[in-house]
Amino acid sequence: AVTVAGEHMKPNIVILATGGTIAGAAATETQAGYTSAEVGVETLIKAVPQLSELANVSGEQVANIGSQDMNDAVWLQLARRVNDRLAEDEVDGIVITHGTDTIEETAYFLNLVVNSDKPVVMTAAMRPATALSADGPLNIYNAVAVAADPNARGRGVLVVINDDIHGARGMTKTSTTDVQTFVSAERGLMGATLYGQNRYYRRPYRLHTLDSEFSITGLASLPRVDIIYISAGVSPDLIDAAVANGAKGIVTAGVGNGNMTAAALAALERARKKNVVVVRSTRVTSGTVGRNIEIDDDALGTVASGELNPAQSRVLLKLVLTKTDLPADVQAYFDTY
Ligand SMILES: NC(=O)C[C@H](N)C(=O)O
Repeated sequence: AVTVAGEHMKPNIVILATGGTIAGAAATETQAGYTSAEVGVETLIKAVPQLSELANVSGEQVANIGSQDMNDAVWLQLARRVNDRLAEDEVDGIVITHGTDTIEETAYFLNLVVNSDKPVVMTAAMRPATALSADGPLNIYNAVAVAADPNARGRGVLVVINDDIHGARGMTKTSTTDVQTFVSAERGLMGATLYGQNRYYRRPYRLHTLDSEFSITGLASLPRVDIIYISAGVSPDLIDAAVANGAKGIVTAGVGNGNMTAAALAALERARKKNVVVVRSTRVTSGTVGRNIEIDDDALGTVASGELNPAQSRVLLKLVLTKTDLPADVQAYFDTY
């Protein structure tokens, strides 16, 4: 093997690919319709030869799915690969390519169960790899630039997309099709990046990675948690059906400050009698859900999600349920993670 001068100095970054539009393909450069998760990790890496300026990059295909099909099994498999690869001394950081639809869920899940402070950087794209002005290649370049940066260590799982560096917690997709779709509404961006120039604005304000007490060691599955979307006149029997079908937790995407109809509240009381844990989140895109504001959480035994949206609340509740189902303890986790 020929050693290129300086190569041993460059960080070693592993790209774990899971699919998504970043690996998507269409028949032409200009059509709106496409299929996600069509191309493999080697093709993604070859599309960005400039990566060799930043790092020694290798790839591994963990899954190849549209992230709308992401599930507990792939989360557990992916988290195990991340932890195994980061345990290798020679691996300096991980980049994960993923779909945008559920990246906020996977990022937060990993943020809670990765046990390393080495950078874990997720990225994605809104346009398929074959599109005119595809956004994937630059996003991969930027993600590798952040993963290779020692200053990215200890900031929890990051999501680098469209020149922004998001913390895993609190970031969300806001546009179905715009390239600028991700927003960190309540606490702002973790940083920004421009062709390898990285700037960091803050550190995570909640426990993550090395400080997290959640672990996937020995976990074969995760408990079922269902999200119930609240609207005027929501059918309360959706809540009863979730309980009847084995949900151990329910997250409500409530109106306003986690509010809901009297009939939905009555259904949640029935769920509580069966010891199902209930977390009140909101369908509103910013702001927080606090305890005992219009709904008496103390009396009902419900938990307020704080800043976590319904999808991220579901992720946290799945992991919390591996530890406790006591509402006060669940609330403490929601106040700390
Ligand atoms: N832009 C995207 O990646 C959307 C795609 N459906 C996915 O999440 O896999």
